[in-house]
Amino acid sequence: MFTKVAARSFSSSASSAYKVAVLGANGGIGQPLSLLLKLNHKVTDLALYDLKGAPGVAADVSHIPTNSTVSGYDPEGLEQALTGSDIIVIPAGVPRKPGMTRDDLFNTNASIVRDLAKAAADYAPDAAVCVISNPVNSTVPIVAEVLKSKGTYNPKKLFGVTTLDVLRASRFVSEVAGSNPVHEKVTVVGGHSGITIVPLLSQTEHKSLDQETRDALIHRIQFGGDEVVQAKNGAGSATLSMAQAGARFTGAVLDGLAGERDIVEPSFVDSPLFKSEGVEFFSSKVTLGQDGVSTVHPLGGLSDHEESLVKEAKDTLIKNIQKGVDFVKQNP
Ligand SMILES: NC(=O)C1=CN([C@@H]2O[C@H](COP(=O)(O)OP(=O)(O)OC[C@H]3O[C@@H](n4cnc5c(N)ncnc54)[C@H](O)[C@@H]3O)[C@@H](O)[C@H]2O)C=CC1
Ligand SMILES: O=C([O-])CC(=O)C(=O)O
Repeated sequence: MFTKVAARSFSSSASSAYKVAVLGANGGIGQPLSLLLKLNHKVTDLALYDLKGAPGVAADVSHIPTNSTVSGYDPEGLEQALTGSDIIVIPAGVPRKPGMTRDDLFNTNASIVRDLAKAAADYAPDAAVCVISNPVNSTVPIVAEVLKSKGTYNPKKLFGVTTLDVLRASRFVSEVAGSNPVHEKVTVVGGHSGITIVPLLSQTEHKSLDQETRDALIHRIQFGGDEVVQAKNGAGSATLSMAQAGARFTGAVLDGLAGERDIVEPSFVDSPLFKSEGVEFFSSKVTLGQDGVSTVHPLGGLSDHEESLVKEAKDTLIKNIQKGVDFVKQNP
């Protein structure tokens, strides 16, 4: 643990000084994510928590000369890590090995996320919670159920981080189109695993791809995580690209909290879009504001093919979401 200096005093207004806590900060995602958050000037207080090793990560990134203090916490410091947090980012949990699905991580990660959600409710009940730990389609409902049971659930402040699907979509589309990925904006909706990931190519300039190219591209976006898992060959899953995705999404939530306008990112949230069909959470574009989600955007026009992909995604999501809800009911 490190002595903090009064970081907030450096900032001229409260709306540009924020505490962000990273839970799982010593992991493959946690370390580079902490680095990238240290580079975000809105973050004035960075609290890094892990079962072990977070003080070392904190000491390391704390030497970067940006206007924030960094503190590292072992388990006995969880309360201190969380207290006063504006955003809690959760990449704690085990990653996949080749041959596993994200759902295979459920048995291990469900209880990790449940327990961290309990601590979040106790020590930072107003914080926005960004869940990276897989399976996101189930861990987000787990957090929601825990917060509901604690009376602190704010549906506008719970996010499943699906930004990596958006990054991959930009990159993979650009490889097919021979374009600059920086300018490729693809909305990805649904959830964060396999067929629940639905990129809306019909809303891009690439709506006229031949069917074979289109299907291969969609499949690559849906199963991009597998490419990394296989290439790492037992050493885990995406960490560096995920850190970039997590930093971008956390940055967007911060921008919204700070009152910036037109901050829009897709995220897996408590969504009105398909609730009448039993889908409690769904990823679509959301506008981020001072209180978290300010607008959940509808999907917009879909091709017939995308309609069928969304339908399949919804069927799987209903089961994934229910699994998370049941877990908390059975293992409170
Ligand atoms: N949402 C997304 O797009 C993505 C999600 N992931 C998921 O992120 C999670 C983390 O992945 P990696 O960083 O590669 O794994 P990792 O194993 O490298 O790191 C996980 C970290 O969590 C820590 N941890 C475990 N239990 C904890 C607890 N109770 N409290 C605090 N820290 C705890 C571990 O000590 C470790 O440092 C995995 O579940 C993975 O599937 C990975 C890539 C993309
Ligand atoms: O594939 C995994 O297990 C990790 C992940 O969620 C991703 O890379 O999208």
